[in-house]
Amino acid sequence: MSVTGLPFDDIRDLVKKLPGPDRKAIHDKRHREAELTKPAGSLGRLEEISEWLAAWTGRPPAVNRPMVVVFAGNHGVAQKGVSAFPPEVTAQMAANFAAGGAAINQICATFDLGLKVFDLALEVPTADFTEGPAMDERTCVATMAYGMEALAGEPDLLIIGEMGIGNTTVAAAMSAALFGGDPKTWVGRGTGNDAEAMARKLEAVEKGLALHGPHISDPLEVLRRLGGRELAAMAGAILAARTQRVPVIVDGYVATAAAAVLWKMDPGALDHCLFGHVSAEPGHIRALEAMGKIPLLALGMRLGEGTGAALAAAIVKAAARCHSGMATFEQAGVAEKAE
Ligand SMILES: Cc1cc2ncn([C@H]3O[C@H](COP(=O)(O)O)[C@@H](O)[C@H]3O)c2cc1C
Ligand SMILES: O=C(O)c1cccnc1
Repeated sequence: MSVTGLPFDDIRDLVKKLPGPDRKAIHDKRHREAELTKPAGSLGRLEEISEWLAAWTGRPPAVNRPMVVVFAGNHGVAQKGVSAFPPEVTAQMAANFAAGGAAINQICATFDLGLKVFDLALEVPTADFTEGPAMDERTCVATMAYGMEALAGEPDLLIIGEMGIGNTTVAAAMSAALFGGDPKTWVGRGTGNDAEAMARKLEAVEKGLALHGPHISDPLEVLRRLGGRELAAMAGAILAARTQRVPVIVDGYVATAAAAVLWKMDPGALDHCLFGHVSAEPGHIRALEAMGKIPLLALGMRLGEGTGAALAAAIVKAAARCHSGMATFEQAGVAEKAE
């Protein structure tokens, strides 16, 4: 299949053929869980997480090759003064990731997570969505296909993050288009906007929705018209992970907006995804609630880069380790619950 020749219909086909959970792996996991040296259910959500790992890998819960992927893209709408920082920061931060100086580098080092950064044509921002579609169909699908390269290193847990000045404006426009409601409720301060930048941000979102409104009942059109390269790549990576049986941890507001495109196409399309944290960006909890997703952590973070998801990966690793490493009652000679 030619990567650049993929049309949206090929993406729709992939979404129609998503694999489901592995029932045998779930059954085996529950059987062992009952024998581990702890009261039933006492590891709470960790037990759900290890079951989720089994369901979506088809194997006993394990995390041996966790990988954070950060997709970086630039946005035409950044020229409208919607961010507190200039667009050059995207490339400068990509260099900072490579040099090991960003927050995500420290979290990856702390928890022994691999990190791969994908720069997506940073010198060619997508078109300003207040004036026309951000991307043509070919670019959008080719970028989704490129995002699928996140699986190339054969991770067994994929942690999805992004970098792109202006992309909380993009996330706000996409979330408003996908979930509806007052655009104002989807717009937050991003990197720390003042009142004037907030007004420009809301205006951009409203303008984008008015311009593209007649075409955005199709979620892939939302991605193409209001999205951006790193959002298309994240959606592609999440989709490829499902078909390749790799569980995913989604980061904050921006990564969630990309994931929501797939959810809107099929509400089961994100069942292999865990939402690592709830961002302080106010639209994030609204998006999660709209999809019925319960985030793992709430640390007041609003950075992106995959940082919230990478912290959650530490908990996922611990959940897998408890399941695989704990002794059974029999092995440890611990008396079981009285009948
Ligand atoms: C130094 C710096 C490092 C970052 N790391 C992630 N972001 C985050 O902020 C940006 C989105 O916010 P907005 O829509 O307001 O531009 C994205 O690049 C996101 O990943 C950063 C932003 C800055 C300034
Ligand atoms: O939650 C996020 O994804 C986020 C919030 C602020 C800035 N960048 C990203």
